[in-house]
Amino acid sequence: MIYFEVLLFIFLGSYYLLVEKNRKKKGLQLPPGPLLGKLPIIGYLPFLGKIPTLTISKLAKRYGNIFCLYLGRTRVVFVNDFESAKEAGKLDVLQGRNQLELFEAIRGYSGLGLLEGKDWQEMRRFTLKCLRDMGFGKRSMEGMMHEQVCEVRKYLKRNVNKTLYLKPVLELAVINSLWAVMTSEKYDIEDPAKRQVMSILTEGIAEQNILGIAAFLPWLAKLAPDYTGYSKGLKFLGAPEGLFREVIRKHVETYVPGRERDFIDVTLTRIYSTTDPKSVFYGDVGMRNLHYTLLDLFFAGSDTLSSTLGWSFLYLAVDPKIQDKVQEEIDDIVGQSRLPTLEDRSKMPFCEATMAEVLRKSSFVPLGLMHTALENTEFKGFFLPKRTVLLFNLYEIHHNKNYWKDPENFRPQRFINEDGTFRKDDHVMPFFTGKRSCPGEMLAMNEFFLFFTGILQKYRFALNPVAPKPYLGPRSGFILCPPKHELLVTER
Ligand code: HEM
Repeated sequence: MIYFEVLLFIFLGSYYLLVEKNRKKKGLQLPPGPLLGKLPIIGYLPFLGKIPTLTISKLAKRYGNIFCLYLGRTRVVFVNDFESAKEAGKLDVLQGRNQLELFEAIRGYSGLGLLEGKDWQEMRRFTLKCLRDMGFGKRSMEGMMHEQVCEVRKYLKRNVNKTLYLKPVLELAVINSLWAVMTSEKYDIEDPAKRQVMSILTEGIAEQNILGIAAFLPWLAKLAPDYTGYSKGLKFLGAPEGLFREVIRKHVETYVPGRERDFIDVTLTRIYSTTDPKSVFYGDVGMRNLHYTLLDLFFAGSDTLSSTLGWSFLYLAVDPKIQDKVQEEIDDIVGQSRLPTLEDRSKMPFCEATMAEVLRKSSFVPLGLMHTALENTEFKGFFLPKRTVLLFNLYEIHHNKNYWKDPENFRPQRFINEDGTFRKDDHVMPFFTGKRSCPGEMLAMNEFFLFFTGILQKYRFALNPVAPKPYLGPRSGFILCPPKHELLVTER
């Protein structure tokens, strides 16, 4: 036995020396970064300021687009430019996830959003195929989305000439289209119990700081859980647990092989037929992965889309001339007698440009999700040791002055060619890019179009005349929900 241990020691030692030697031979170094970023225990955490994305952009001007600092004891590399983010998206080795202790406390590292390496590839391939087969993001979902657009319109009709905070209604409406495919369930958009779960999620998400103490100093967070946001983080992550257990339990009880009704049933078929113990679908591990993949889709699909719509109506309320142009295009192409359809989308360049501008300007997932390097690796001439965390400053990519010239202005015309057609610009990357980019992009853009045009076809939005003008600039947070400003709704 002792021989085996000695051999193992020699093997690992030689491997380490070889990697180190190669690194030195090539002269590769960690990316540069501020001295304060190397402080023991806390690293740069206390200096991130109120709006970390802005601090990070400032540091990028000083240390370059790729720079490194420690948050707590975690080494984090920030990527601030379009080209480097695009390159990182292509590399398998940079598609790991940061395994936060906060997650471990609640869910372990299961589910599409947290798995890594081969496990993640297996789960991602399966989920994408499954959703594609079920018409996810395609025309066949259009009917369900139309139904929900009509629900929102009915709600607005009952509340016309009032000021409303729209996000809670939009949340349940957008999740319903996704939920029909995933679980065959539908919620009443005014159901108080479901609204309560959603509001815990929304507030939790709004208050979660991706660069906070709960994420990077978990031992400290546990000592003062209320003060550091740890308790809120646990509450928010745990809120929808029961919801999913119940839905899966009902499916297991009523499952009939060969008669799969939705995503849950198709996954159960895969779990029941998996015999390889290393698979992410094997036995109890498979059930856990199903549970948390559902949860990831729920989290990722509800708040993002309702925020997109919330921001859209707010920007248009601030700029009525742009609202006029959007509505003129809807009237020209669709008219008033039928709902806008996905077929209309390519004929409506100004609406498309406005949607792109909403995603650029709001940048409401400002730092994307954390990635990690799965192995020691070289990236853009720098050395990234295994488990280095990477964060992509999407906010900076969307607001870089050299590229956008007037990034602070909401100006859809920047995406319109001289001949009036829509100009797609890859520098708008709200879904990130490459291998781990958002799997819900197609669904999200189709749903965004149908809700955006379907609602504006009949209603107009204006700022609440008796409330102060809302602050529309950058804030801190994992997802930047639109400010809680009530809009005045009128019928067209
Ligand atoms: C406008 C709406 C949306 C935006 C801006 C958005 C943005 C993002 C971003 C930035 C990521 C991180 C990618 C990375 O790891 O670098 C992500 C991941 C993800 N999104 Fe979305 N998303 C949206 C809508 C949706 C919808 C509707 C769904 C559900 C169908 C969804 C499901 C997911 C999932 C499951 C992941 C994790 C994927 C993985 O780890 O492999 N998203 N999204």
